[in-house]
Parts: sequence; C-alpha cells; structure tokens
Amino acid sequence: MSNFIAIRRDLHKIPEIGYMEFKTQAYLLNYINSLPQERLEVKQWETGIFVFLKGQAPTKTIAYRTDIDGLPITEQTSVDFPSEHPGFMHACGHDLHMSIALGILTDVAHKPLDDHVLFIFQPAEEGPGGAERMLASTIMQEWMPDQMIGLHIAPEYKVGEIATKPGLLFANTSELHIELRGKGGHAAYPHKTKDMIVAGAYLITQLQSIVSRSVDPLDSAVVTVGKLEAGTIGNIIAETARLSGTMRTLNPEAMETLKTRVDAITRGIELAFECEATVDFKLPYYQVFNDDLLVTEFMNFTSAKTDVNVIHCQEAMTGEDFGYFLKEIPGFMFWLGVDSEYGLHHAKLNPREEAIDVAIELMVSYLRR
Ligand SMILES: CC(=O)N[C@@H](CCC[C@H](N)C(=O)O)C(=O)O
Repeated sequence: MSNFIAIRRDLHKIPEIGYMEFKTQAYLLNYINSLPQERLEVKQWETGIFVFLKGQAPTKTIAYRTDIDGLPITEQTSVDFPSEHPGFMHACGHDLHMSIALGILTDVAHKPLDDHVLFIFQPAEEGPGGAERMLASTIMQEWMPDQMIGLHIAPEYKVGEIATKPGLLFANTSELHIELRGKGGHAAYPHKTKDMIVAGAYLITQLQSIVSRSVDPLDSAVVTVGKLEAGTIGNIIAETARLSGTMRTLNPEAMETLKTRVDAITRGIELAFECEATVDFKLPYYQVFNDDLLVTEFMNFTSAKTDVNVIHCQEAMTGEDFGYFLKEIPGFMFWLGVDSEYGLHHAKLNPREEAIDVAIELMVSYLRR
C-alpha cells in the first residue's frame, strides 16, 4: 500500500465539519513538519494551513488547494478503516484530496521546483465556506499566487480518467433556509391551530414548480430541500417547520429568479396558512470558471500521457468555493475518476484508492513539465 493511501485511511477515520477540523489540522501539521524544512514556510489559518515552498529560480507562484472538511453523514461502508467520529464521514472525498496534496507537497519538498508553490489546506468547503475568507487573509495577500489548481474526486469516472473543460465547470449556489411559525395544539382540534407540517408540505411541493415553470428551459437550475424539521410527537400539531436546502444555477441571473420565486411562494404560504415565515438565502458560492488557456494546456499535457485518459465533460450542478479563488486568480479545477458505485454525499461512497497515486503522479509531472 502506498504511503498516501495509508494517510488517506488515517484521515478518513477523523472527519470533522467546517472550522472544527482540529484533529485533521494537527495530523496535517505533524506530517508537514516531518518534511525537509529548508524551503518551507508554514502558517496556520483558523483550522486550515498555508504552506509556502520557495522555488529555486522563481518566476511565479503556483497554488494547489485541497479542502479538508467532512460531512454530517453516518458512514455505511464496509471498509476496515471507518470513521471514528459517529455521525460524520468523509463522504465527499476530501480525505483523498488531502492525501493527494500531501503527496505532491512531499515530492516538491524533496526536489524543489524553479517556481514557488503555495499549498492551501482549506477548511469548511461544505459550508460555511473557507475559500473566500482565506483569499482575503493577510497570509494569502502576502503569498498571492499567479495560478490556482484544484481537483475533486468523481465517482462516475474510472481510475485513470480525469474530466474537465474550459470555462464554466461548477454551478453558482446559494443555501436556502425557511422557517414557518404558526399555532400548535392538540391533534384532535386542528381547527384551533395553524399546522406548520401541512404548510411546510405545501411549500415544498410548490417550490418544485420554480425550476419547471419559472426558469428558462434552456438554462439549468436546481432547488433541493435536503432537510425538514417539524413536530415533536404524533398527537401534537406542529408550531414550527424549518426547511434547509440549496439552489443551483449555471447562469448567475437565474439565481435571482430562484430567489424571487422562493420569496413569492413563501409569502403565498404565509397567507394561505395564516402563519409567519422567514426566508434566509445564505452562503452563496461563486461558480467555478476554468481559465481557457491554462485548462486547455493542462488537458493537452495530460492527453499526451499514456496512463491518463482526459474527458471533456459538461458543467455540473455541484458547488465549490474554489470558485472564489478562480474569480481572482487564473487556474482550473478538474474531476479525478475514483470509480465508486455510490456517489458524492452518500454514506456508502467508497472511492478506489489507486486514484491517489494517479493524481499525485499527474500533478507532479504537470508542475515539473
Ligand atoms: C463538491 C460539493 O459537493 N460541494 C458542495 C458545496 C456545498 C455548497 C453549499 N453549502 C450549499 O449546499 O449550497 C455541494 O453541495 O455541491
């Protein structure tokens, strides 16, 4: 087993959510401190880390970013290194992302490049977002890179495949939080109450009409309610209902349509069910937009390799706060095939670990080209 597969397994056992990645940060720092230190400068930022590796004859700084947080999901895989944190799992592949980053860092720490390389270990990609804040940090301002690179595992592609494209790769996103408040009471006296479970159910059903009836059919959009909390027991009418979800669009203007329609439909529910509602659109993520020239050069470079197959993919409705880095710094993101039967954010996600060495070798050869 490669050292970086072992590292991935260690990290897989300790998933932590955004800005709580204390054990993860300690593990990463411990490893980074074991590398040759002559050219390294390491700075902690919240639960994240910046590692600056001085080049030998630098003309620019290239940044490589990995996210480090896990998700609140109870793991259901049968791997023999499962999550040791009940209710939490690396179900989006950030354990692989981190081991790949450490693999690249290890190589260049032993054999420095001409250019500087900045490694960014970023917290809270799944929320509330770390990229925008890291970008604004004084550390990043001091070490501002000229180019950014990031990857994300892709369960639908085979090991040895990568996929990307020039221009738009990932969607614009916004979280959606709605709270409905009515008058609870005894289940036998519904006429004396305002039942927020019924109101919430109507609301969720009506939200489904936004994509089908308010968004231009030639655009793409998603409105997903992923969490609904309401009620306490079967014979009490619920006083509150809380919905949380996410909205996605490929076109930034379509996001404004979604917000306007969510607001309008919620106001309609307030009237119809005689309740009060608050709508909160939180934590927008800017789209991931690849630099045409850089990503095309990377795709051509990779195509010339015999061991990696490059797929020109379509845009995805996933969100990534890596988009904030690419808004300011030219660069690109790509999908790394890991061939898992279960997808991202699934409790049975089980990426094939051979992809780790594929990615390290690809990135090291790209950086040394
Ligand atoms: C790659 C990936 O799965 N990213 C997450 C990002 C979450 C963004 C935000 N918290 C939201 O849910 O809107 C995704 O769900 O796409």
